[in-house]
Amino acid sequence: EEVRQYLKTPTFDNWQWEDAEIMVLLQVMYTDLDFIATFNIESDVLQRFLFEVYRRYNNIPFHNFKHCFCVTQMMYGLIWLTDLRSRMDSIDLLIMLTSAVCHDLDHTGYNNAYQINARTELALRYNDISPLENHHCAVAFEILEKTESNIFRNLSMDQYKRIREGIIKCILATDMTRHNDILNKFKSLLPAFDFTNKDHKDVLMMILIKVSDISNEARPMEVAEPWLDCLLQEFYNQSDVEKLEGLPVTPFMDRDKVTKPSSQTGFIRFVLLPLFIELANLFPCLEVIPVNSIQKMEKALEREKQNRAQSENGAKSKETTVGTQSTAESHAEAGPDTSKPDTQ
Ligand SMILES: Nc1nc2c(ncn2[C@@H]2O[C@@H]3COP(=O)(O)O[C@H]3[C@H]2O)c(=O)[nH]1
Ligand SMILES: [Zn+2]
Repeated sequence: EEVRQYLKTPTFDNWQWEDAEIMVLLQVMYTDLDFIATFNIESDVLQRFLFEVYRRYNNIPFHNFKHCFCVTQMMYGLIWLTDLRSRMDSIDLLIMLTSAVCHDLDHTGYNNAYQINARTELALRYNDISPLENHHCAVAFEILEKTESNIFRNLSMDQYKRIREGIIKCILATDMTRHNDILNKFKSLLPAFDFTNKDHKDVLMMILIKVSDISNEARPMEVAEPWLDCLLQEFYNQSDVEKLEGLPVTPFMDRDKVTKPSSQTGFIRFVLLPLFIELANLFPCLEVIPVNSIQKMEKALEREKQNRAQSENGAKSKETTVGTQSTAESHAEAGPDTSKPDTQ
């Protein structure tokens, strides 16, 4: 019972749990949101589904099954924290939770820029248009196509159609090249946000999965820190391969340019905080926990950065600043960069 309550909070620590336990925690989320009862999901089908999901996350530093869990758990926490159950249909909540579960399926550890530059199978298949996100989503529906792992198998055709449309929208929204577009759309709706308007709800659902996806830094420091190491490990690995293969090197992944604090402060300031702040405009209760802890984290990182800059020579600290800027811009795709896919 204690864990059940703790699971509803954004301070939950994923590092304490084995994958088998995480699978049980995911089942608890489906149960406690009443999805099992409302949508008549059989427990063996849910288990099969989660096992297939588990199998199709790769053993890579960051975009692995534990990341899937963290994103899902943050989504779950946000649903409780903002009392979303009183404002949205349970089918919308089912879409959001399941999208989070599936949102990085079969991620290979190399981002879209790499897929496109290296002309991988995925880039060819999806014509350079969000190759990864399209793939994550396609794998999700591959799993759901099998009766034994189709948690939606007892729903009507219409309900299934609505869920499929919703999941596709949510997963495709996690492509960071669309970050500014989605955030601006949300901002424009905020003054007259209407929970009964489907278009408004769609944008909110996209924002919620995006927030959950990049929310590591909204967690307590001891939970967030190791995630940053995992992310940088994956980034460095990609840039090493890019160098080896003679491909353009993604600047915010270059181990010669990026350090832990430089990567983080830019990301928090220009990507994470603005997103959280807009969401907190709609749900003022969010100001208390996540926004505060992000600000705390940012201050700590800023201090660390300054310490480093002081102890290193001037040239090195200049390099760090460059890293900060490029991180924020690349992640948020802030500039009018038309070379990046920006569709759907
Ligand atoms: N620097 C930094 N980038 C992050 C962090 N969390 C998520 N991201 C980036 O945001 C992206 C979200 O989509 P992806 O999972 O493709 O890849 C993720 C990372 O590139 C973080 O804590 N720090
Ligand atoms: Zn993700």
